[in-house]
Amino acid sequence: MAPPTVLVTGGAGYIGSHTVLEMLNAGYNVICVDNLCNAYSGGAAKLPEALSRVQEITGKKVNFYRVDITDREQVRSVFQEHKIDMVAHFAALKAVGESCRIPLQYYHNNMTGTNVLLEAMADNNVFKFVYSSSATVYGEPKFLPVTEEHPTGNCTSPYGKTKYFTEEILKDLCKSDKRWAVVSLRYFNPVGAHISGRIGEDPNGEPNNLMPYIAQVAVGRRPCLSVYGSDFPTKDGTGVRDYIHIVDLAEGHVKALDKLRNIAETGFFAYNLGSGSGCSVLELVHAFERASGKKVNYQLVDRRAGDVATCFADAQLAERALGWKATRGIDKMCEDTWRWQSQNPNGYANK
Ligand SMILES: NC(=O)c1ccc[n+]([C@@H]2O[C@H](COP(=O)([O-])OP(=O)(O)OC[C@H]3O[C@@H](n4cnc5c(N)ncnc54)[C@H](O)[C@@H]3O)[C@@H](O)[C@H]2O)c1
Ligand SMILES: CC(=O)N[C@H]1[C@@H](OP(=O)(O)OP(=O)(O)OC[C@H]2O[C@@H](n3ccc(=O)[nH]c3=O)[C@H](O)[C@@H]2O)O[C@H](CO)[C@H](O)[C@@H]1O
Repeated sequence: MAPPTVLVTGGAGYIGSHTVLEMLNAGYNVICVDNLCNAYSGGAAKLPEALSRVQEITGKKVNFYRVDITDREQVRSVFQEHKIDMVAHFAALKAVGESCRIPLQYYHNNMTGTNVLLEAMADNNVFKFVYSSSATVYGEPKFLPVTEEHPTGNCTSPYGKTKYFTEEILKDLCKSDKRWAVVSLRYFNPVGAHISGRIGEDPNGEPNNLMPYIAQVAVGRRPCLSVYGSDFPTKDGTGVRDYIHIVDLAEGHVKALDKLRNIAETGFFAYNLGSGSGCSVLELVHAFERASGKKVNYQLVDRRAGDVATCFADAQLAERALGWKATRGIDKMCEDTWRWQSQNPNGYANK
């Protein structure tokens, strides 16, 4: 029997490219679509650089189409070209601060795009869907560790609301049509890179997130890290988060696909993908200095709007339901990030 074919949206991005690699290694066929609004295209080359390197690492073919998921005809053409069995949906805009400045672009891209995709799926009798959600749907945690039973919807940004609203749409869809089987994976803080050092996180412009910023300071691309807040009620006053290695996260997606592939059960399922432990900003800085042997200059500044003090996952449900558990710790996250950044100081731009 032919292996299932997965349509991966946003496959040229940070999480998408790492997940495509693990899907190929697990024997899935993969069709990637991406409009390259936040991925290095590598010029006229047919494949975006990240996917070209995924092919190099796995020795397996990646089918890629430059498609914008808000474009109905472009999306439909992919379903006409290939028999798709399941969809893993990563494509989105994801900068929290930017979403506060241009909310309409975020609602259009993330919500309209997802609706266009879901309609094309239904029209082609494809009902198995893995969604990239985020711990941000929980807002300011009311209890810790955060379980899937924690209330959602108290989001602090339009970006977070697009994740929450999409989950609500997916729940309604599953209620209305029992053919739908949806797994919403709520990522905590994905960081790190594939052990090869050939693919990794390569944000456009100044990084919004902590780990890529630290890495760019360590490699000399940026002079100093600003630590947002040192007066939180935490062990050292800085923000505490649940960092999860990107390869652990990617493996969690393969487990979700395996579940959808093998079960007759349908409906909406949400799982936290986190390590289950918290790490402060300064703890991560010091771990990175140990892993890289480099000094990371930083300055303590005011808090960033919308930041919560502490957030970390209870990931036991994913372990029970998916047979998945994060295994790579903070030191490994820092080692693998440093290998990628030191071998690619300017990300994919330097071949
Ligand atoms: N990185 C994180 O910390 C984090 C945490 C939780 C959830 N997520 C979610 O995971 C997903 C992937 O995140 P990432 O960190 O890999 O981001 P990314 O920006 O690296 O990847 C997203 C990809 O989607 C593409 N894209 C965006 N809009 C598109 C559109 N309309 N049509 C086609 N392609 C489009 C971009 O070009 C990019 O390659 C996103 O949905 C994000 O919200 C990320
Ligand atoms: C718990 C939560 O909702 N996590 C979401 C949130 O990540 P976070 O906002 O938690 O990720 P982040 O990497 O932007 O910040 C992590 C920690 O580092 C601090 N920091 C960050 C950058 C910097 O230059 N200096 C600094 O001090 C920041 O204050 C926080 O305490 O948004 C991400 C998208 O961007 C994802 O959706 C995450 O799932």
